[in-house]
Amino acid sequence: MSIRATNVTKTFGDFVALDDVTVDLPTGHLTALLGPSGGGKSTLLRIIAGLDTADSGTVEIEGVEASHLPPQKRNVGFVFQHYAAFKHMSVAKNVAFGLEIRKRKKADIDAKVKELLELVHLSQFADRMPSQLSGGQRQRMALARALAVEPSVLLLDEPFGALDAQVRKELRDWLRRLHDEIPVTTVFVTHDQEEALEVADEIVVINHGRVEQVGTPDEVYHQPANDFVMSFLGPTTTLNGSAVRPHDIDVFNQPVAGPAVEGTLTELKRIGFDVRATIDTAGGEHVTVHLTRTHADERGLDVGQRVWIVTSAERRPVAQTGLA
Ligand SMILES: Nc1ncnc2c1ncn2[C@@H]1O[C@H](COP(=O)(O)OP(=O)(O)OP(=O)(O)O)[C@@H](O)[C@H]1O
Repeated sequence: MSIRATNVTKTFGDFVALDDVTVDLPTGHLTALLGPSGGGKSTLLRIIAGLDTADSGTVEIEGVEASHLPPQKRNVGFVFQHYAAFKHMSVAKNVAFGLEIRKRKKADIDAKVKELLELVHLSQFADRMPSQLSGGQRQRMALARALAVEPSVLLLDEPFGALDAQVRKELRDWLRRLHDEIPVTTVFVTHDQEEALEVADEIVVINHGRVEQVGTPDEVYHQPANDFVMSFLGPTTTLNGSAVRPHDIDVFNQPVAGPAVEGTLTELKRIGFDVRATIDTAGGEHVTVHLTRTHADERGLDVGQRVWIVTSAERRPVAQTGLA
């Protein structure tokens, strides 16, 4: 295991920011720390980085007990939301900085900077000043600078948080590809579910200073450990008193075999290719169902109809028509 935080507790006055947190973040993976604002994600990242100290508990990095090491001895690279570039230095000089203070040979530095700028697709901007870059380009420069000293761990705190949605999405895809190319153990903080689900190999869901679940995107989405994870990771609706994903429910306009719930289709909204149906059940629940347009058309749904709904797990063939 590359990064292991064990029984980490951190308080600010009376406030418990991290409450006995234990996580193992595997070598070579891209791990997201995901959770609502104020949950403790950044505090955990800062403790791993050595920018903050835990009240109790330990941090191990690559098998080395790091709890008392200063940040520069932990062999970690960081990138923050608002990256502080050296404004008076060119992009290439910014990337070279960490190598220069380590007194590497000029030829080695030049070769490394060239390689990194290619990797982050900024070769043509090597001589520009940071102020002449877009926000997304600046964050890529920040990543190149963090990678220059070949850290064993890369820590990213909402690295794309300050960028607009489109650039964010591009950088997210780019980070995934970059990580596939050079699989440095990477931990990034995000409060954006979609970002975590799309980019990460593994997700640590953190809320109120506690780890709610650790798992692959599929696991946390499809097998949430509790109601909090279920509702934080995606849309939910209540059926028979339990939370379910709206796209895990099917709707039929005639009775079906098995444990179906009968109700009335009260609303049918078409949003692009998605169809959102609302069904009022006899038990008084308002169940939301998400279907694709094709699926909804196949089912022949209309507002006002009697319908029968089942969750995917219980889905049975329709009694009369044999539709699955
Ligand atoms: N230096 C500090 N002094 C006092 N309270 C702090 C300090 N740093 C963090 N906190 C508190 O600890 C809690 C956790 O903060 P943290 O930044 O770790 O949350 P987060 O999950 O990263 O949220 P966000 O996404 O908003 O950054 C918050 O309630 C915050 O106000």
